[in-house]
Amino acid sequence: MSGHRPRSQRGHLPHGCELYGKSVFGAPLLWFPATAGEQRSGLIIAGTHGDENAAMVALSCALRTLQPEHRHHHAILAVNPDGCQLGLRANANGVDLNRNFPAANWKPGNTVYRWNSSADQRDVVLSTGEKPGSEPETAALCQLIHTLQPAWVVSFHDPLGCIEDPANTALGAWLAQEFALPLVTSVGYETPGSFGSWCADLGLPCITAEFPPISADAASEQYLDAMMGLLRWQK
Ligand SMILES: C[C@H](N)C(=O)N[C@H](CCC(=O)O)C(=O)O
Ligand SMILES: N[C@H](CCC[C@H](N)C(=O)O)C(=O)O
Ligand SMILES: [Zn+2]
Repeated sequence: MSGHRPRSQRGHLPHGCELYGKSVFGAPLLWFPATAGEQRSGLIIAGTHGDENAAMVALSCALRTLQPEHRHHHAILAVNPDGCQLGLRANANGVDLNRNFPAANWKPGNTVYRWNSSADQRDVVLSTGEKPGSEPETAALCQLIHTLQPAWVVSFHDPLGCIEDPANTALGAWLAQEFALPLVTSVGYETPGSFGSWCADLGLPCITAEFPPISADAASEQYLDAMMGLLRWQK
């Protein structure tokens, strides 16, 4: 297919990833710059919660499948590499990174999340960090965004199964269509200190794409075309 590398060549990520910082454990924080595009690029991120790996794998598969000359946007596969290594939602300090961004609504103390999709309440406790942006992973991502000045950010999570686009953008509508997920303006609960809150403070459009509970294997099939379409998306 046009713009696709043959499957035999998809075992490795394309060359040219760059370092934007180090995690608590000293793991490299890596990003893949856009390699095409006359217009301002967007940024696609995954793996803020290290236990949500379906989107990370699907985005990696898309980066490995799309010919680099079609990649119009920047990508980060793992915002939280220590959480990925440990199978944790939090980073290595026990901080939920999506409650640690230096947004005006950041709250000190603890936050709670749902053990899994079967749990009927949010009762697993994590920290929001010592202060807003206290964690190396959040601080480095904010710095990278200040440098790159992306036109928009799409932030992948799971398992809520929706596209959250508070600003009702053309990209949000496109994502809902291509990923066949319902379009909403809010995930339906408060997320103080979240990435989306910080973006809103900056006036940076942020769409949160929540995969449904799906395996990485199934996501690499079901969402590969949509993920590649996002990497090459143009207005
Ligand atoms: C089920 C999962 N562990 C979870 O916590 N789900 C949501 C949030 C998911 C996310 O942050 O992407 C929750 O109920 O808080
Ligand atoms: N399931 C995610 C939702 C994020 C919502 C988004 N609007 C943001 O601000 O990052 C969470 O609980 O962290
Ligand atoms: Zn998440």
